[in-house]
Formats: sequence, C-alpha cells, structure tokens
Amino acid sequence: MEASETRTQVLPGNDGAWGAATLLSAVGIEKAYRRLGRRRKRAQVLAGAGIELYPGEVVGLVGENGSGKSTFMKVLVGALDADAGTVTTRGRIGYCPQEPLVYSRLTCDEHIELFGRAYGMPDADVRRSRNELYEGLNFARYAGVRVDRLSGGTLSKLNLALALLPDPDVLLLDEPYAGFDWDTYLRFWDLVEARRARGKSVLVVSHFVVDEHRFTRIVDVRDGRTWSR
Ligand SMILES: Nc1ncnc2c1ncn2[C@@H]1O[C@H](COP(=O)(O)OP(=O)(O)OP(=O)(O)O)[C@@H](O)[C@H]1O
Repeated sequence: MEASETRTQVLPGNDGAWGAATLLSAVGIEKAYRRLGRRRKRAQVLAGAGIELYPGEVVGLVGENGSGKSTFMKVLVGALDADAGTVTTRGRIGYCPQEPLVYSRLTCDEHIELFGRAYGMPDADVRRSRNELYEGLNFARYAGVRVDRLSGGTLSKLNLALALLPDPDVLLLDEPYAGFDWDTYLRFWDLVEARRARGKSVLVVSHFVVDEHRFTRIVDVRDGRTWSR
C-alpha cells in the first residue's frame, strides 16, 4: 500500500471519524465468534470498539487475557472481518502477529527477500532495511539459518523485522517482545522511539505495567469496548 493511499473498509455500521492527520481510525467495531458445540450461539468479543492513531504516537493496547486485543488488532489490519464497524487507514500498515507467520524451511535472509518482493520494495531498499534491522535487533549472525533452527527469541526478532522491513507509517505489534532477552527488549524500545520521533505511529499490545511510561497513550479493551486513559 503506497504512502498516499487511503484504505477504507466499509462494513455495516457506523461511519469512521477521519481528520487530516489521522493515520488509522476504527469506529464501532463488533465481532462475535461462533461457540463450539452450541448451534447459533456466538460469543461477543468486540461490541463497539474503536481507536484513532496519529503521527508520533506510541499507544499501548492493554486488557485482561481474552478481552479481545488480538481480535481487535486483526480487524484493524484487515486479517479478520468484523461483523460491523469501519476501519480507515492512510499509508502503509505493518503488522507483527502474536504467532509468527513464517516458512520453516526458509532462512532469515530468504524471508526478508520474499517479504521485500511482496511489499514491492526495490532491492536496494530491502538490503538497506535488512542491514539496519539485523544490526538494530542484533541477529545478523542468523541471516543464513533456517527458521526451524532458530530459538524462540530469534524467531520473534525475525517476526518483528518482517513487519518493520518496509518502514510502515503505522505499526501494529501484538506482544512483540515475547522471548526477548533484556538487551533485545531495550533495543526494541529504541527502535519504537526512533519511529515515533520520525512521525510514525505504533500500537503495541502489552501486559506489562513496567512498559506504561513508554506509551504516549493507553487504550484498555474491556467489556468489548475500548477505553482511553
Ligand atoms: N478463532 C476464534 N474462534 C473462537 N473464539 C476465538 C477465536 N479467537 C479468539 N477467540 C476468543 O475470543 C476471545 C478474545 O480473544 P483474543 O485472542 O482476541 O484476546 P486477547 O485479549 O488478545 O487475549 P490474550 O491477552 O490472552 O492474548 C477469547 O475468549 C478467545 O477465546
């Protein structure tokens, strides 16, 4: 998706709130999952959730286990259809899912090449971004290693690097630092802060109270809705 492009996903429901600086707006998001074994019974996970993201923000998405944070993020990125609501985005969106979507037989380098092509990036941009990410997340020594031989923490680094590769305007990260050691955890926040300072927007699912001071804003997912604080 090119930087000037605006994607509007119109679902049955409300209109999106949209201003000149808005990078992402979601309004009235509803989502229910079918319950196993109970015909026609559905579990309502989101019931009117919404969010707006602006340049230069790092927003924390918090809430109890099972409150719907991942579901909401999947709807925001278009990986999951909502039952109702509107999502509008501007520019390129990067998404780091909780479970890495990778190919076990490909190496880190091969993943980066493959994703770079899929993003439509020129080869020189892929090389430059790859080198910065290997350096920034300290995993250049695994460049030629197959994914099924990586440790869990290194796999999380690759998962994050694949989302960062095209330098997206909005970055949606679902518990990105699972398995990171302390040094990598600090490097991760350096990368996030550098993006924020360049006017990018980052939304991070977090469970840690210790992270709270790193967020410009916190959005709580509770009772199917979103509450800003
Ligand atoms: N594909 C699915 N089918 C049915 N139910 C689902 C599905 N995905 C999630 N759920 C249910 O929806 C609810 C919200 O799940 P979700 O993963 O969005 O929560 P979460 O806030 O991200 O949780 P956590 O903090 O544990 O990661 C949970 O009750 C979960 O069991």
